[in-house]
Amino acid sequence: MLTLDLSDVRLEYLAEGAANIVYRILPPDTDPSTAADLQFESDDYDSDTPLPTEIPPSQLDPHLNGKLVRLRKYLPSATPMEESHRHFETMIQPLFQSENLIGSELFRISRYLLKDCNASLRKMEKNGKRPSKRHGVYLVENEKHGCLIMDMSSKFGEASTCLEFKPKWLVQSPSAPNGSRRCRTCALRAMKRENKADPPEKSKAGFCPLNLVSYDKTKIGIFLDHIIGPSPDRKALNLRGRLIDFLHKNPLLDKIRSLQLELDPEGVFKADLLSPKFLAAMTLRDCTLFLKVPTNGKGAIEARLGDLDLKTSSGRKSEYWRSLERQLIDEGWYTATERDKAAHENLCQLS
Ligand SMILES: O=P(O)(O)O[C@@H]1[C@@H](OP(=O)(O)O)[C@H](OP(=O)(O)O)[C@H](O)[C@H](OP(=O)(O)O)[C@H]1OP(=O)(O)O
Ligand SMILES: Nc1ncnc2c1ncn2[C@@H]1O[C@H](COP(=O)(O)OP(=O)(O)OP(=O)(O)O)[C@@H](O)[C@H]1O
Repeated sequence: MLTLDLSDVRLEYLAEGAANIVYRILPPDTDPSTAADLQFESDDYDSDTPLPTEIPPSQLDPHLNGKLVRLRKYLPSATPMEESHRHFETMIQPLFQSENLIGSELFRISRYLLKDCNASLRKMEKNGKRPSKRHGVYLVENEKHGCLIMDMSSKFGEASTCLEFKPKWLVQSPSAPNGSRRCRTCALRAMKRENKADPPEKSKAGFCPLNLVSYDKTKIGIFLDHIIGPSPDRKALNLRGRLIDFLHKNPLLDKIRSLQLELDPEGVFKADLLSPKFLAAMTLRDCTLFLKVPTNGKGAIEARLGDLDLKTSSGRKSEYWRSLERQLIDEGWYTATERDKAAHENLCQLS
């Protein structure tokens, strides 16, 4: 296992999901006292001596280049990083080609660094820099490990665009009723939207994952418009066109769809919710696809899956999955009969 010395780097918050926080790795700050102590004055320089502001920051260990740090939050359903990583290596990695996965390495992390990150999160909450829906949940301070993951974000000056989305349920839930007019993802979204108090949120349309695996370029285009928005200029149109061609031909999404079906053919009421197969299906229903598209119009698009975390039945997850499915069925969200009259809005590819 990698023993990373993170005492000599800074972590900069990049983004977070429900269960993890992702950080950029920066070189250590140049000590401001050094410049002050030396009392540099520009007149003292000859033309070959760089000014302090022009001195490049100290370099990162080459092993950290192009990597991010991913750390686990404290949640009842979250598993220790080491266990989650072992599950990734044994259950998930063998299912895909390595070029389609976000590489991930485990490293030992100090409690001191975790405490430091938590203090920064609290500060970010005060100054409005942390999304409000994530407030109040922090990193597990007695976690022994973090993960070093491949950075898929576009960096300044890099000629590529990065997109990410969760493909979610690429095949209908096996326990959805006959005559369903919404897939599992669209049914859950319709239900969540109805329960939201905020009107703008209500009007937000979402994507139907079945469009993504429809082999129909027009439907893939509809899907993409939800992810990248309408294409206002030629450059964006070109990107849209390239992505449609790529997604239309790419076998990765088809692979995820087949695995979701194969690993959970019976659905939450009949499956053994503790079985590794069912839990792997739930992992594949919640992973993220990252796409890196070179903006020069040439070069291959990179497609990698991330957030392939071990799902467990702890933290009352089994109850959550079953009761959610029961609610989607009983309240008519699958059949679009949730109101007195059949709803004709927010339907999906199924209807
Ligand atoms: O229940 P779903 O399908 O809404 O998925 C949950 C996700 O919601 P989403 O619809 O993707 O916005 C949810 O994502 P967000 O909180 O919306 O970022 C989590 O990924 C959750 O998994 P976990 O509790 O972190 O293990 C996900 O829960 P699981 O069902 O995968 O356990
Ligand atoms: N390899 C990566 N490269 C670039 N950005 C990343 C990478 N992995 C994660 N991110 C960013 O960090 C965010 C949160 O990461 P991640 O999906 O791992 O969190 P999570 O808590 O596991 O998500 P979920 O809410 O699905 O449980 C992502 O949505 C993405 O914006």
